[in-house]
Amino acid sequence: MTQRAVLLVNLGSPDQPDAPSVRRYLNQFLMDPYVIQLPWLLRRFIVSAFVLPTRPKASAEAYRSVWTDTGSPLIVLSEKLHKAVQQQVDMPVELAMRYGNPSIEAGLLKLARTDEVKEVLFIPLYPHFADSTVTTCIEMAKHVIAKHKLDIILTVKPPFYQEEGYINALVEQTRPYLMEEHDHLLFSYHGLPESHILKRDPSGQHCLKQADCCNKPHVAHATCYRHQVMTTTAAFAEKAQLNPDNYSVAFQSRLGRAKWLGPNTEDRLIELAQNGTKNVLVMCPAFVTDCLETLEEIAIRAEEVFIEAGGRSLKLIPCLNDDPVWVNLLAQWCEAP
Ligand SMILES: C=CC1=C(C)c2cc3[nH]c(cc4nc(cc5[nH]c(cc1n2)c(C)c5CCC(=O)O)C(CCC(=O)O)=C4C)c(C)c3C=C
Ligand SMILES: [Fe+2]
Ligand SMILES: [Fe+2]
Repeated sequence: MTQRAVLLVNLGSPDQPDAPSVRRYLNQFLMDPYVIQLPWLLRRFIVSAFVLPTRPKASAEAYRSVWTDTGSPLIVLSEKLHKAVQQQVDMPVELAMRYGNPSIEAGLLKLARTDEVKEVLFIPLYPHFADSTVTTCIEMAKHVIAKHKLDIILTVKPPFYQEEGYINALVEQTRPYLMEEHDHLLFSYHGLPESHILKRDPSGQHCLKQADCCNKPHVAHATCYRHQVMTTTAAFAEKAQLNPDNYSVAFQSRLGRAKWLGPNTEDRLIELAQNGTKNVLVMCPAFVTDCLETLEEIAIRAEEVFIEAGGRSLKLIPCLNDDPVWVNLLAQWCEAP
């Protein structure tokens, strides 16, 4: 007698690492009003005039450099995670992507067609809140439920950036790498335009108004990506007993001309190399599965930048992927009352 089912949701990838597939994917991704937060006409113009003519070819090449025999790393690793969680729990678990395949619509329809399912626990696989990741996939799920008049209750797992179990999983998974010789640990989080954070500050007076805003308790932190990544970093540093001089935070994957959160990961790596740091470890806790942004942007491109600036080695610490401690935590969430 199944009452609850679970939908794990990640970002998604192109179907193939070629320019036409990447163009379709980027068009769906960047025309999402939660990602490029501009009026439709302006968004359409920017995406069509500045992104789609050149980026698909370059991005397809980047995807090809990390593509596996069974597909995009993000999809393959999410499927492995899905399978591992399904083996631990006695309820249906499906996997969906916000962009590309398998879609949220397909996942919800599959679960809702199982007669006994009354509730879908919707787990966005993002530790930190952002409209461009969390809100957009929840809104898509609500849209699908309304469109098909599905008779299910949607329960959403909130961002888990400071949950003890999540920090514990990160520390356990990272520990063997931290024991290797290194001079610095860089936390590289996916970046966000500052405007996305300012727009969500209900007071309009707190976020990004002073350098240490993220350390002062405030109602805005419920939706402040910067506060949430700083909290993950501080909790990780405390649990892993990091020396404050040996780690720092930066933001990667900047796109376009708007002002994004800083410092930028590549700039920070150059600064570290120029200050004499030789061996750097990089971890990317905004992602729960490895993907283009970790395997290509950090492990290939950022490594080149670091070495060119005088560094000796850059090692990427893998994301949680299907780590057993993380799988157990997800299974606990599935079964929580
Ligand atoms: C305005 C643009 C973007 C925002 C805002 C943004 C936020 C954001 N993205 C992730 C996670 C991922 N992004 C990935 C790829 C990617 N991101 C953008 C743009 C924005 N992201 C683009 C154009 C791309 C495509 C790749 C490229 O052409 O360079 C990925 C990897 C996907 C994969 O297939 O591997 C992830 C994961 C987060 C967590 C986030 C906000 C916090
Ligand atoms: Fe992104
Ligand atoms: Fe803040």
